[in-house]
Amino acid sequence: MARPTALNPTVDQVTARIRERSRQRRKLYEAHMAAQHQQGVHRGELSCGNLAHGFAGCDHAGDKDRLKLTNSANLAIVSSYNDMLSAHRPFESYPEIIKQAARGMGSTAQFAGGVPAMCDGVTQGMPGMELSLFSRDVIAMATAVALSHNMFDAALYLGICDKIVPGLFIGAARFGHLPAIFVPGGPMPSGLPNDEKARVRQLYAEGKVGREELLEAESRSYHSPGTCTFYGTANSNQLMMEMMGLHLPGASFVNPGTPLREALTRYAAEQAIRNTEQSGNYRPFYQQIDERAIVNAMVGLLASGGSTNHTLHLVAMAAAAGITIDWNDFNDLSAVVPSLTRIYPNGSADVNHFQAAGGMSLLIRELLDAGLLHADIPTVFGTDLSAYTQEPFLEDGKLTWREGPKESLDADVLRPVSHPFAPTGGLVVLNGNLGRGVIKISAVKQAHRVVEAPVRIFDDQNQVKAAFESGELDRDVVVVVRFQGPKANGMPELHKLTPFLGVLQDRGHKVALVTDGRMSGASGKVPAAIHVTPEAVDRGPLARLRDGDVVRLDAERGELTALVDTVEFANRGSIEPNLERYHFGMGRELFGGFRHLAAGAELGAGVFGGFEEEVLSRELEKISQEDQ
Ligand SMILES: O=C(O)[C@H](O)[C@@H](O)[C@H](O)[C@H](O)COP(=O)(O)O
Ligand code: SF4
Repeated sequence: MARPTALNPTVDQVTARIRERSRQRRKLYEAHMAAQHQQGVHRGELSCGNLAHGFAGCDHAGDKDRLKLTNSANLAIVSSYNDMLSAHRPFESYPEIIKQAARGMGSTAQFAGGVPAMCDGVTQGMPGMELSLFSRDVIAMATAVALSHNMFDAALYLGICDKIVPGLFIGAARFGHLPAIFVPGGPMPSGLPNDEKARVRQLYAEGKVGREELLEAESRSYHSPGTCTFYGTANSNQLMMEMMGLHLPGASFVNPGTPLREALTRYAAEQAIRNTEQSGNYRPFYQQIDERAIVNAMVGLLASGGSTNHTLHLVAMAAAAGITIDWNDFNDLSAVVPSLTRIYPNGSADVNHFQAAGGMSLLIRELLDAGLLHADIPTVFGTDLSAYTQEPFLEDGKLTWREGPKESLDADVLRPVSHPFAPTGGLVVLNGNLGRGVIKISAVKQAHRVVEAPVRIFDDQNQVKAAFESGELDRDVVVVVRFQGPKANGMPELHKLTPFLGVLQDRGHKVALVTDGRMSGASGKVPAAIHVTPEAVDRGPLARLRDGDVVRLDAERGELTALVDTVEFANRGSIEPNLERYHFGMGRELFGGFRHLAAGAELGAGVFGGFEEEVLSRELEKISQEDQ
């Protein structure tokens, strides 16, 4: 792992190289968005028939009259509400709040469309999890379907969890001519502490407690509407949106069902209208989000020990906005961005504790003051990011903002740059003869960051439980679960393995996981080399491993190595298992096209390709011919 030395590129240098690397595709992206803006909102161009359809369903007389006008703004609501995700449950009431707020501004809002949302907690360890990663791109497509009515002057995106915000972001980027505000719902109040929940799970894995006790602990941990309180992918999404200026300041972690939360939702609708062209302060997504915002999101993720899933999602999100980032960017930023928070699984606190300790306003203040964030980015708030050292509050029932705390209220949860938990960030990129992968070190104790042991190979995560229960894994072991990449079976999270591997670690064994699959943002203490690419089904080196080979995972040096004779390893054939069991049932037969199209992990594992890449190659071809 790169160390914070003078040799490491600074945040500005990484930003500059991303800008240079992206120059051509970003230019094309901006041209595409400007052209979409020129075509204008259909409301002005729709033939009467189209327009009539566009508001036929509108049962509010005033709205119908305003929709005929193009000088009043019409907001699109794109929502991921459903009853399956506790985090998205609060969104049920938001559209009406937004519509009323729009009317109050002499404008309108229409529910443009819903997007699907999967709860990874419900599908964890089940076949449904194999649709999870692909659901990100389904959500992006569903966002496009909603906005393709082209009746809108701005859009509000209602989403929180894992693949939902990334999918909405990709959709928003492709409709980048529209001003966008992301509207969060906030975390549920704290319940059973996350580390106590994890302890009961390990007891259950060892057969020391029964299902009743396990369900009691889980139900006390996840107990009401709102986002789960661990710092997984969902809460990493919130932090990143705020770091990019796509949330209102301090909107991320205000609890649902509170007057402040409702006031923030209302204000988001009003602010979206203020950001439209009609308001004279046109602030479209594509002029707001460039490499600086993307780097801000990376810095925030690294400083907070955020979800490893974003080494996939952020790559796909950036690509949708014409920006190319890679894992070396994460690795170099991680070398110069200190770890400033300890939120489960990186500690025992949860996001409510983080909020109470100073929350986003203090984290952003610390990173801005240290020159680790780009302050000069346009935000949905109408300011640059420096305004995000403020926090929202109600004064006589009216929403306003004030400067947040300048000192942490709990140094066990949130610290200043001058006294970080660690001098580097929470992620490390791994290289070696098994390919490239990532590991979240912020959740792994120092003593467990280097593991060298014989491998025990599985082609299916459910085989690990049986091996654990037979006692076969009760030793130093590197558990390899392969054929879990996007082309194999949709790249599921293998978080269900955590209790078993955690028990082995607690028994004093050296244990690690190596997989071309994913882990949850909530996965923690066991060192896991994940997203290994090229994936096994693509004849990646994992397919040439054999039981008993010794593998060394060294998170300190950023290495993942099979200690096998080079020539022998190169001459081995690749295992080619029958993966059909993954391709039918629970709708997986509908995603064969996605498995076929999926890019590699370091390219974001998406199915859309490089967006402008195709046009870019033709353009570059034309340029080179003209030069000849
Ligand atoms: O990336 C993530 O953060 C996870 O996908 C998370 O959203 C998922 O729901 C976890 O599985 C929940 O954690 P538990 O399974 O430990 O409850
Ligand atoms: S954080 Fe995970 S478990 Fe909680 S609601 Fe979101 S997807 Fe479901």
